Amino acid sequence: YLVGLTGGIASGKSTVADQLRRMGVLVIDADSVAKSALEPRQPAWAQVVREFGPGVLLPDSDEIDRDRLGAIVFADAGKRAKLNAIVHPTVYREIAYQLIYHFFMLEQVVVLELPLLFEKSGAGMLPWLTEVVVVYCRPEQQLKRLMKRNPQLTVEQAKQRIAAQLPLDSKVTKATVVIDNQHSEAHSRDQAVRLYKRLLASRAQWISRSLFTAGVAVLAAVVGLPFYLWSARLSRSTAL
Ligand SMILES: CC(C)(COP(=O)(O)OP(=O)(O)OC[C@H]1O[C@@H](n2cnc3c(N)ncnc32)[C@H](O)[C@@H]1O)[C@@H](O)C(=O)NCCC(=O)NCCS
Ligand SMILES: Nc1ncnc2c1ncn2[C@@H]1O[C@H](COP(=O)(O)OP(=O)(O)OP(=O)(O)O)[C@@H](O)[C@H]1O
Repeated sequence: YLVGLTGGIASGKSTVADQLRRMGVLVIDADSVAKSALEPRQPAWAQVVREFGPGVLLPDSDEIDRDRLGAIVFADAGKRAKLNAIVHPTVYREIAYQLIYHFFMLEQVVVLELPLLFEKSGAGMLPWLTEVVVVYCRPEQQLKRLMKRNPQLTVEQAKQRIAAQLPLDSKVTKATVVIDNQHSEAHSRDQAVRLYKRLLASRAQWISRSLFTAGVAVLAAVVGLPFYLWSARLSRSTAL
């Protein structure tokens, strides 16, 4: 079971992801994968420094100045496309490796927290998802929460970050589950608990279907094998 968890910037994806993690759900976070890809001397890091110049590094450090790079790319769609073209292939390859690993480890529910699930770069994941969860809050709340979490942003910059994604209202229309995060975090946690129960129920159904299929296969073998041996002997004796 692969569940996509998305929303708009600062709509509350990570808050809900943490609530699910605390219930024991395995969550892969695309933002963290993207962060690792930009660690010093990673191939994507080297490409970013080449593309945007050493001015995107923190003073006296090899670390990327994320605020500075963010200010550049969220103000300019062309530059953002260049950063995406560098980082996204690595991110989606790493996510694919992690998903394959968890598939072979027989992990039955994996949540993929992916901000850009409905945008061009993430849409390739959609056919693989059993559920698409969108975390929603109103646009004015989104702006307020974003500015509170990232106080270094001006209103203009915060609006640019929001505008870099599809509007949250349009994402909601494509969801199979909406988590309404307009109220308290506790209110959202209740919905996360309901989602968790829904996923467990689906998992139980998946397990019972597998057991049923295995049972039918064993029964077919038990009934079919003697019949096959009997008919094989019969055809041999007829040939003689
Ligand atoms: C520009 C960067 C350095 C800014 O870093 P910063 O620490 O300020 O933000 P952070 O990475 O925590 O992202 C916060 C949120 O911004 C939004 N966001 C990030 N990158 C993008 C993007 N390319 N396009 C639209 N929205 C984006 C997402 O909602 C994300 O959850 C960073 O966001 C980045 O490397 N972005 C490119 C990789 C990417 O697309 N990541 C998103 C998931 S694949
Ligand atoms: N129900 C809520 N009430 C008040 N504040 C909230 C609520 N839910 C989340 N927040 C706050 O809003 C901010 C954004 O939340 P969060 O980081 O979960 O969003 P996100 O969708 O993961 O953002 P991003 O796209 O930037 O990764 C955080 O500071 C968080 O503490």
